[in-house]
Amino acid sequence: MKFGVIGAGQMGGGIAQVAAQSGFDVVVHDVKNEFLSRGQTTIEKSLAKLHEKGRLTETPAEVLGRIQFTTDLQDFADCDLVVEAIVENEAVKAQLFRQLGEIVKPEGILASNTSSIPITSLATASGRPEKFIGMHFMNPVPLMQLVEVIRGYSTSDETAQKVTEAARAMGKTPVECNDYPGFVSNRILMPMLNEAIQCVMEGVAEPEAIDQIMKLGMNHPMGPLTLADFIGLDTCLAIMEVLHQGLGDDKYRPSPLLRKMVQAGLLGRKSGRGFYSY
Ligand SMILES: CC(=O)CC(=O)SCCNC(=O)CCNC(=O)[C@H](O)C(C)(C)COP(=O)(O)OP(=O)(O)OC[C@H]1O[C@@H](n2cnc3c(N)ncnc32)[C@H](O)[C@@H]1OP(=O)(O)O
Ligand SMILES: NC(=O)C1=CN([C@@H]2O[C@H](COP(=O)(O)OP(=O)(O)OC[C@H]3O[C@@H](n4cnc5c(N)ncnc54)[C@H](OP(=O)(O)O)[C@@H]3O)[C@@H](O)[C@H]2O)C=CC1
Repeated sequence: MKFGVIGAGQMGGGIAQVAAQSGFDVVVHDVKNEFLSRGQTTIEKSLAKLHEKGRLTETPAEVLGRIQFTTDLQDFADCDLVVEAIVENEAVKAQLFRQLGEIVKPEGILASNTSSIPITSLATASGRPEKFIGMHFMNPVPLMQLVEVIRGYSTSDETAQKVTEAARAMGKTPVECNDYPGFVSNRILMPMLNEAIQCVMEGVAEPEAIDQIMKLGMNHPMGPLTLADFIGLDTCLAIMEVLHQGLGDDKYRPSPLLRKMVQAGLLGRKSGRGFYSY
């Protein structure tokens, strides 16, 4: 199986790593070499950590040896499965899928790791809707069990089956759901994070207290503000916009504080500052 990943950010890097750990030959694309090197460094650190803990059967070098880094989309022509993990923006993703639909061999499957954007509309842009699907990994990919599998309107049974098999081969547990804004994971998770941000804005409690209450009181592994910083506040805002627009209900309105922080460039862990400093 030749496995393609577009985007070498936190999700793309993680997906590429786990695919390579499973023995697939992987090609990863990003728009600039500096983003590819950043992605490679993150993968190297994660592999070293897993190796240290005895959770890797091979050496990190052997796993890395199966990953090719490229800025040329033509390198995806012979991929059997390509997973896109670029910015959470429908127009940008649709444009990429128009290109991939032309480049990747006709029998290749195209998948999006989108958190919320309609799979059916990205499938239309790709020009091969039967061979298109949502393959939604969770962050951090090397540690999280779930892959949410989202069928678009025209996704074929064969495509769903192949992607489910690929997820299992990667050691993940695939769970299927239908194509509604935010699917299941972010329809439920993101309003909770948005509400935590609203609590900060209204002065209900300090961020540390909100996180502690949810960790100690609900046994969540991370508090909601730590998790929002971890996901990326820009991504959280993009998801809330999709929920608000797609479901047409003001209960999904993004918190004005979330919007303001993104405008200020406070994106969480990836920019060095969000609700906390890193
Ligand atoms: C937005 C979307 O569309 C969908 C999403 O993904 S939403 C986000 C979903 N993810 C979550 O909700 C994550 C919630 N957090 C957790 O489950 C846990 O905090 C966690 C699994 C991330 C970490 O586990 P933890 O028990 O808190 O332990 P922690 O000590 O932080 O980390 C465990 C170990 O894994 C290591 N680790 C963390 N990330 C790693 C990675 N990417 N690769 C390898 N090792 C990693 C840590 O370094 C740590 O190692 P040590 O034990 O040597 O210190
Ligand atoms: N963060 C999370 O917890 C999760 C995110 N997701 C989804 O995964 C996707 C990626 O998110 P995440 O990894 O966090 O984001 P990041 O910002 O970490 O990474 C996105 C990467 O894609 C690159 N990119 C942007 N535009 C393009 C383009 N036109 N062509 C190729 N590459 C491009 C970015 O480059 P640049 O640096 O220039 O922007 C960056 O390297 C999003 O759809 C998100 O919703 C899904 C599950 C969890």
